[in-house]
Amino acid sequence: MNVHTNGNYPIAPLLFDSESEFYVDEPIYDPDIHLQLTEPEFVVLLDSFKHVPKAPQLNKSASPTGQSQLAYTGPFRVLSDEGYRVLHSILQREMAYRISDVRHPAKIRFGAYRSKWLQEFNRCPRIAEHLSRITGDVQIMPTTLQSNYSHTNLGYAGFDRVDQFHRDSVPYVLILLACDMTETIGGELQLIERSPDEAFRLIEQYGGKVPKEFIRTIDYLGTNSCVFMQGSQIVHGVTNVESCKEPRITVVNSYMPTNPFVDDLTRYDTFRKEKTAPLEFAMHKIWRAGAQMFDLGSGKHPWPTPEQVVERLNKSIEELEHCRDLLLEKTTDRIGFYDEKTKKMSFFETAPTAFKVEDE
Ligand SMILES: O=C(O)CCC(=O)C(=O)O
Ligand SMILES: [Fe+2]
Repeated sequence: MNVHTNGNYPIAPLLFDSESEFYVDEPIYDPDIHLQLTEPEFVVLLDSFKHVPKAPQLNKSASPTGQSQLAYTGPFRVLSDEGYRVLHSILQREMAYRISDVRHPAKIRFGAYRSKWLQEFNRCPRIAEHLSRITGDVQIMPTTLQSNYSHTNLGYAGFDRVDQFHRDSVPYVLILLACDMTETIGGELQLIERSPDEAFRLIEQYGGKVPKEFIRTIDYLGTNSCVFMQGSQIVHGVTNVESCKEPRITVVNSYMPTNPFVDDLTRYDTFRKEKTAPLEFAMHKIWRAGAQMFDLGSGKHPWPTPEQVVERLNKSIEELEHCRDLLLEKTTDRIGFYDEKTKKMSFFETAPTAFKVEDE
């Protein structure tokens, strides 16, 4: 029985939170007006971190486990000037919702519980198509974790690292630079072009101060430019802002493969202290198990043996059992991050707290 990718299975529905204020005074998301999709000038492949003008266009994932060949892209654009203007005005409003946690001194999450525009921007099929073409081998769709829609990192001068060294808890991310960094010192997005194990070994060996020769600094083209990366496969972090004219702001939209049979790289542990996590993560696993069963139930594979049918059924059952055990904390999928203050790997043990304005 061939494994089918599943572009047809519907995306999980949007969630609404009665405790969140939902703002209705926003422009309506219009991809004809708000998008201006351009191509990156180069992409970097996971295979030896080779730079190529374009990822080879393959008809299936380059990796047997279903991950893409793509490590990260050069800078390109997703939003038009008008789209950026709308995003920027939403972000101004969202500043009232800044929070902090052990990994980030300042960030904004849950924006898509307050904004229709952010919902549509994250779920826009034109963007997902564009990014899928850039990978050359994997079809992607928005993450099921709505709290991750347009996760926003904020970097203020004099604070700790904007983000500690980590691997992402979602498979793919689109990162958009939503500020002017021309007069900023620091706040660099740094990747370690090594396997994740090797990268964390280097980070521990050097206490977080990894020598330049191992680091690749991502050069955003400027305000409103983006990079797309398989952040689950590459260890990366953002240095502290030493000085700046305006805070560093990056908006991160998350994606996952449409193929529900690919190894699942979406993590529960990172989000488990947030009130949205149990339902969002269950919806994620329900989506995967559902899409897997939909494939078997589609009638496209005559005639599997009983063992083949049971193998497929077991895959969906295991997916749900794993979800149950994660939610009950009988097991964990934690990956953690390197905390430069304590000089060791650290995990999310507490919920985020409100950002203290006097810290700014
Ligand atoms: O802010 C950036 O440049 C990268 C952020 C990041 O790695 C993340 O939010 O996971
Ligand atoms: Fe990241």
